[in-house]
Amino acid sequence: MENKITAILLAGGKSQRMGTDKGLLVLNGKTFIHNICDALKPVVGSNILIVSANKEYDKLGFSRVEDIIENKGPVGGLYTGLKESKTKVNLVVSVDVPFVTTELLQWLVENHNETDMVTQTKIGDKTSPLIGVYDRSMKIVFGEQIAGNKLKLRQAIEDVKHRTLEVPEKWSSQLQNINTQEEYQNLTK
Ligand SMILES: Nc1nc2c(ncn2[C@@H]2O[C@H](COP(=O)(O)OP(=O)(O)OP(=O)(O)O)[C@@H](O)[C@H]2O)c(=O)[nH]1
Repeated sequence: MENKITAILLAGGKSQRMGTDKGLLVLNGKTFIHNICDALKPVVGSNILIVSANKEYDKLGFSRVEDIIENKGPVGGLYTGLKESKTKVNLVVSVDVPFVTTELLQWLVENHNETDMVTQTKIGDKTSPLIGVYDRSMKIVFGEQIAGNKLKLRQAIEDVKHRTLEVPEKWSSQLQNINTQEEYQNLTK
């Protein structure tokens, strides 16, 4: 499996709500990005591609690439990651979900059907397109979106053959996003 999947870890963006780079926040003695890389390793080995301009992330020892086109949000990060990827199947994770586990990521990959362009997750009515599996050919769709300055990821997924997986209740807290100082302070209390 190792050589067949690339993990694309989205770690760029403005982080306006948090005010600092979310990947470098610390939880249980490890940065968010370190926690997520540890969860990814049993699934993809060392084939982790971090999409970010932050050189601090090089210390983790994985590949890092900067957005080809800046300031396009997650669609821009996905476009760069998929352009850089050498595999058809790509496991995408955002850097703001520090509780994600190998178990959930493995389940997600196993439930991806290679005839689908995207498999995303959801809990109740809320979809989480940034915890998903993307076919490399989605780079074409995202390239067109960027060219047209239409940056709505959820809409792009609706327009292609996709699958939405309901995350089992026992794992629902793993999709918790940490986006603000208040959310972060609550974790460390
Ligand atoms: N590479 C890359 N990643 C991005 C970009 N924008 C957002 N992300 C990542 O996508 C995920 C979701 O990002 P958001 O929370 O929507 O945006 P953000 O910039 O992190 O934060 P806000 O400015 O507070 O909205 C996070 O993991 C970000 O690191 C971008 O332009 N490039």
